[in-house]
Amino acid sequence: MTLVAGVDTSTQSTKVIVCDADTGAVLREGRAAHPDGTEVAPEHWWRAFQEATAGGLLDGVAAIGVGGQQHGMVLLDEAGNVVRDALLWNDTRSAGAADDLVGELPGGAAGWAEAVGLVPVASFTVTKLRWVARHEPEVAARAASVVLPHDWITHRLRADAGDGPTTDRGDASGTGYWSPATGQYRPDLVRLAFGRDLALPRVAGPAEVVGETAGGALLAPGTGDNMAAALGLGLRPGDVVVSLGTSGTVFGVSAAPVADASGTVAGFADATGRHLPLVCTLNAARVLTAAADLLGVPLSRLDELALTAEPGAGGLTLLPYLDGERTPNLPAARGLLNGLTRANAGPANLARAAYEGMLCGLADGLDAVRAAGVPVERVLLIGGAAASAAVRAIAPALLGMPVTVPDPGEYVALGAARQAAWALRGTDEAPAWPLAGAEVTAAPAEGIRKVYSEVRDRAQALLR
Ligand SMILES: Nc1ncnc2c1ncn2[C@@H]1O[C@H](COP(=O)(O)OP(=O)(O)O)[C@@H](O)[C@H]1O
Ligand SMILES: O=C(CO)[C@@H](O)[C@H](O)COP(=O)(O)O
Repeated sequence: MTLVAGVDTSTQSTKVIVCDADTGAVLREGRAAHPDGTEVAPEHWWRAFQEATAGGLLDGVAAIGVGGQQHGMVLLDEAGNVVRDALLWNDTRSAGAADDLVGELPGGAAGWAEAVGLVPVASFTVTKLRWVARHEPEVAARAASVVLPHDWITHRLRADAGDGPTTDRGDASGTGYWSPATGQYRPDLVRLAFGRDLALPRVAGPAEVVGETAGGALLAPGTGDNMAAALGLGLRPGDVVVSLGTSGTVFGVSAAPVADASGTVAGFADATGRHLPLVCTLNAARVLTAAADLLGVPLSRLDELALTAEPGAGGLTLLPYLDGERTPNLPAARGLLNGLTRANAGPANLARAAYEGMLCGLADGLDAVRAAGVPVERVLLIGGAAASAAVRAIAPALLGMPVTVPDPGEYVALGAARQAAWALRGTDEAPAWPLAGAEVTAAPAEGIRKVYSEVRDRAQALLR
């Protein structure tokens, strides 16, 4: 049997799976946690990779692919050493830099959407470059190149440095200085943000072999975690994914590039040559852990509590912007609980409000993706919080349609493994791997979404 491995180096942890290259059947798994925080030394990701693969997990593996959290800025010096901790996608300090950059490009938001398929917000790499240039000039002076988390891990896995780090079109499309429409970098936008040029990783083809590990395994190009999930799920036009990890994301595939000047939908590329319009919130699974901590219960009990409450949580509405928010673009916002009375003040309603608030944000994302022209025929629910019974019960009602929950799995790592199998075989298409899952339905709950959007709109002054 030929073995391939897929790595998911995401916000909270590294997960590695080893699969049968022909069927995608998962044979071995490992994982290790990352430190908390929105700036992290990349060395921690490497240590987590080593811990996750300890004990011979990768023995006999013929090819490896790496999926990684998008947008994180890893600045390297001339020798390829990291010059500062990576600023992650959920670090909001560059919100002001984002506003400045929008104002500085002719055409503003529309100009950016046309140039690179997205409008700068704090998450995107280009805004982090501006922040470092303005706030840490001595660090900026040492930087010779900039790469993304998956580029850095992939390069670190290589036995020889070759002609330097590589990236792929999926992850490159989240930088803000690569155009999904033309497939070219925009070095002028790096200069606009950073004040000078930086070396950028070569954009490898979708199934290119970019190197070899010391153990002799071939390295696939890797990609961003959402693009890897799309590959792991074998996403087809009409499929839309709702992923509930650290971030909440909603995305589907499209043949043509998407440029949304409102900035709500980011017009990313996928890992196969298509496009992956995507909406991202900063607050998803960790809204539930925060609610569980608040109530002093484990997540399993939070689920039970939420399912004992009536839909609408007795009138409690949570705007779940605990870490600030990206969609809507409210980086300085904080969470807000509205409608508290003596009658509804109880653990069950509070628990329910957390699930409903988180899912209403994703339901808004689904509307935005649909409005961008992405057909929505089937919704697939993945990510850590898709394991929650309450999420599965409430999601179809708030998303307004049946939801397919694929069998529990690490779909980012699976997609990275599928890319590895593709690179290994050198075929035109990625190998066809089966996907199993169940559909859950619930009556639409438009009333809850209406109340949520009224609270959200009325609270704008408090949230800015
Ligand atoms: N049964 C569950 N109910 C709710 N949340 C869960 C459950 N199982 C895992 N999670 C949450 O999923 C998150 C991890 O999801 P994951 O998709 O791996 O995140 P990331 O890729 O961003 O690191 C954690 O915040 C964890 O608390
Ligand atoms: O910023 C985005 C997408 O634009 C996030 O989706 C990151 O890619 C991190 O993902 P997770 O760690 O939540 O999987």
